[in-house]
Amino acid sequence: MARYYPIMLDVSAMRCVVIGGGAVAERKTAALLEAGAAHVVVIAPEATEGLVRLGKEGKIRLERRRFAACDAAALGADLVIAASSDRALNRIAAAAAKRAGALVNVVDDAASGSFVTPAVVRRGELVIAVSASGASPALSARIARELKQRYGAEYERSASLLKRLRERLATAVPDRGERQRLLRLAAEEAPHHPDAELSMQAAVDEAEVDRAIDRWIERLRMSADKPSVPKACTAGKDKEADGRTTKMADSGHDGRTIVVGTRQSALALTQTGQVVEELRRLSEKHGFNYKFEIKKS
Ligand SMILES: C[C@@]1(CC(=O)O)c2cc3[nH]c(cc4nc(cc5[nH]c(cc(n2)[C@H]1CCC(=O)O)[C@@](C)(CC(=O)O)[C@@H]5CCC(=O)O)C(CC(=O)O)=C4CCC(=O)O)c(CCC(=O)O)c3CC(=O)O
Ligand SMILES: NC(=O)C1=CN([C@@H]2O[C@H](COP(=O)(O)OP(=O)(O)OC[C@H]3O[C@@H](n4cnc5c(N)ncnc54)[C@H](O)[C@@H]3O)[C@@H](O)[C@H]2O)C=CC1
Repeated sequence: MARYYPIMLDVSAMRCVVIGGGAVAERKTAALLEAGAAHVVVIAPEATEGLVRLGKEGKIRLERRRFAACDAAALGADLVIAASSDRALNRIAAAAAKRAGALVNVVDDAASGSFVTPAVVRRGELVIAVSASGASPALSARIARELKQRYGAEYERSASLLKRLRERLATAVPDRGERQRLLRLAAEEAPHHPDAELSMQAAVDEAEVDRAIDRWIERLRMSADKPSVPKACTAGKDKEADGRTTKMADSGHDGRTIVVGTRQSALALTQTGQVVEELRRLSEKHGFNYKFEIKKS
């Protein structure tokens, strides 16, 4: 079994040919379209309803015919998926397409091709791919299903927020080392980016989004530089410059309150005190300065 080198392929401009029109061909075709492939030809005498629909919608070109060994259609392709039920044909087609320089996937004999298709979880620009190198496709599928639960739809937003932050940092912070430190810190927060999330939801124009990103950068810098110094301790110094920090300095916290509920027994109260102390320590370490409130039942 091959040791595979994983890559992310831009198929948008590639000429893709899928041989076969069954359930497997349909799944591989759908994955190509999902990845933005704009030139997909499917060749098969029989095709699933799904493929016929894609043909009618103009998303693929469906050629209802048998694929002949060394078919010219595959020889001009950049990427070929041999997904017919004819094992011998798949191998011959793969060999010819490989010689002609195409990337080739063979669904019933991975070794005849040059790549295998992993199980995939898409969250916008975040793409998680799982492969067991052909050892157990069912295991790849199971792990992808688990990752789908772990990394929910909120990660799509995380990826796009981090992209914006990264673009902004490229000009705002010339030092590469510092930029990397801030980006790693920001990625740790995913999928919760407190400042960025809140400000951007309310933002009405691009300039406002940029200001939200700048506030985020400011907070990341503070956490990176002085992990043990909470924001409010320094906020008084730049009262003029930033209305938001002034508010923090005045109220002694950054406007957010964490409410901790507890019963009133001596043990519960002692433990609640310990939890609050730990939360306070951690939040200060990461540059937040929350107010804590204990609610007794
Ligand atoms: C080598 C590879 C070549 C390639 O296709 O690229 C290949 C080959 C074969 N698959 C077979 C069987 C099954 N394939 C699936 C499912 C998927 N197969 C996929 C990929 C791959 N399959 C490549 C390696 C992937 C890796 O690296 O891990 C997935 C991940 C991606 C996709 O296809 O989109 C997709 C899951 C999508 C999802 O749900 O997320 C299931 C599960 C099911 O159907 O529920 C079964 C039945 C259970 C089982 O066998 O495990 C057979 C025997 C056929 C027969 O018996 O006739 C072969 C041929 C052989 O093993 O030689
Ligand atoms: N890699 C994978 O994930 C999996 C691979 N397989 C393998 O994939 C193959 C296809 O599976 P299914 O789609 O379920 O089969 P299927 O029987 O539903 O479809 C086969 C397709 O191949 C076409 N075909 C046959 N001869 C052809 C030719 N000369 N030219 C063009 N098309 C031709 C048929 O018209 C049909 O559309 C099987 O060999 C199976 O062992 C099966 C399950 C998963």
